[in-house]
Amino acid sequence: MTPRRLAVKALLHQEQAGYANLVLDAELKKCTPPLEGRDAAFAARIFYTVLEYQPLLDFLLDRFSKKPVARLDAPVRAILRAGLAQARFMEVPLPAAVNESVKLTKAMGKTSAAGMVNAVLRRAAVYPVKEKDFADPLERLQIYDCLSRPVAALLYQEYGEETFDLAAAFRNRPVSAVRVNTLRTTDEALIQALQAEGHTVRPGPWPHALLVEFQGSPAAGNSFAEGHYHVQGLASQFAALSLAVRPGQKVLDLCAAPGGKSLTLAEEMQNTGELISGEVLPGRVSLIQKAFERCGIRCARAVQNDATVPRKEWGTFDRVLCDVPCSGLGVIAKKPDIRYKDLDGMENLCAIQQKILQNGADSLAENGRLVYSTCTINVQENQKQVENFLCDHPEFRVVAPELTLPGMEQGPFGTLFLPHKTGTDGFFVAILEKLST
Ligand SMILES: C[S@@+](CC[C@H](N)C(=O)[O-])C[C@H]1O[C@@H](n2cnc3c(N)ncnc32)[C@H](O)[C@@H]1O
Repeated sequence: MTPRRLAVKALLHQEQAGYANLVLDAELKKCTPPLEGRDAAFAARIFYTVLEYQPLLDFLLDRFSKKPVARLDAPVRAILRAGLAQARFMEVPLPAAVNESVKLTKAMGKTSAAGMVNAVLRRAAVYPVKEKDFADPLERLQIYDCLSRPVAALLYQEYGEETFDLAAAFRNRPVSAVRVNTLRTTDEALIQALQAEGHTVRPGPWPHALLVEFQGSPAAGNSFAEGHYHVQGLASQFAALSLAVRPGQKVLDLCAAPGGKSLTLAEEMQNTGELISGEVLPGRVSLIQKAFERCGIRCARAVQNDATVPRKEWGTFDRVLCDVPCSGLGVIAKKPDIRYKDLDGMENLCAIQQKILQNGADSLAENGRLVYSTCTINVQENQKQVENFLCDHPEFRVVAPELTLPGMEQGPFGTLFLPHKTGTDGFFVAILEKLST
């Protein structure tokens, strides 16, 4: 199996729906003999580049294909998309991208389409397209910036012309950040260990945060296996650190899987006190447990729990984190599927978020601190949620964060991270303190 053929197989599989990472993993696992590291990485790059640019690829292919792309034979469509993605967005030389696509067309039993694949790819690969070609902003966001109509409309309604900068930032993955496990190592020792493993490391904006350019998978190295760090973006670290936990406190993390923020909290608590890390999906509770085991966390327990339902028997907590499920519009750069969300069920999602916030607030002790956070930039799920909550809860107030990051925007209802301004994931963090009555 060649990497190009595997990528096309995964694209065909993806057309039947499914999460992109799971689809790709399934195809890689089915492959015998398995693809070697570099070949697997090349297949993955083709697959994700097509997903990321599909509306623009189809727009270009439609200009030169007699039949609309949507009506082409599925394997031919996938080969065209993969070939064009290589030529336009992966710096594969045009002759190689075209010749390999033609070979693949024949190998997949579609010989009669080989001439068409050759001709269409050669022309589509060099056709000049610019954002200014799209006069209508929503059309530009849909085709040039590759967002679904609902995502484009929602962002344009909330951010206007700034949406184009946002969309451009969705093309750049933020630099990887890691959180040093201070229970096991120090910043200096981890920097040396990661460098010895071949990665490029520099200090982050605050203690125990490092910025890393990984060579290969982080999980393959000893430092990771021995629990000396976990991968956690800066905005996500900011959310966990905003809770300002102290050793010995009683802390509740209501939506904890896969466990990144719980790890940071337990480390800040110096493995003392009590941390309950809840998660509604049983399969994801085990992810938290594994993370705790790897990092030597003993002060925390992972439990299956629905955060919308009160758990009076747990009593009250000094700190509560509500890192609620959300539309994920801040992490499009990492998860291309989110570009194409239909955003159905937004009302229901907002209702769940409000219930979790309410439940978290009920579990908070007087003078305690609660953090409400999301990885979206949708005002409805962020500032509006906090505003609605405050209307019914005069005993709470929003407090300014102790940490800062260049570009973050502090508003009356919380802190917003916009990727084109902060270079991080899009994120929202509101710190709420409960006053004594
Ligand atoms: C944004 S993620 C949490 C990320 C996590 N805090 C971290 O830093 O690794 C939201 C999580 O909430 C879970 N979730 C969704 N609905 C929930 C509910 N009603 N109760 C508890 N967890 C829920 C999701 O399955 C998902 O794992």
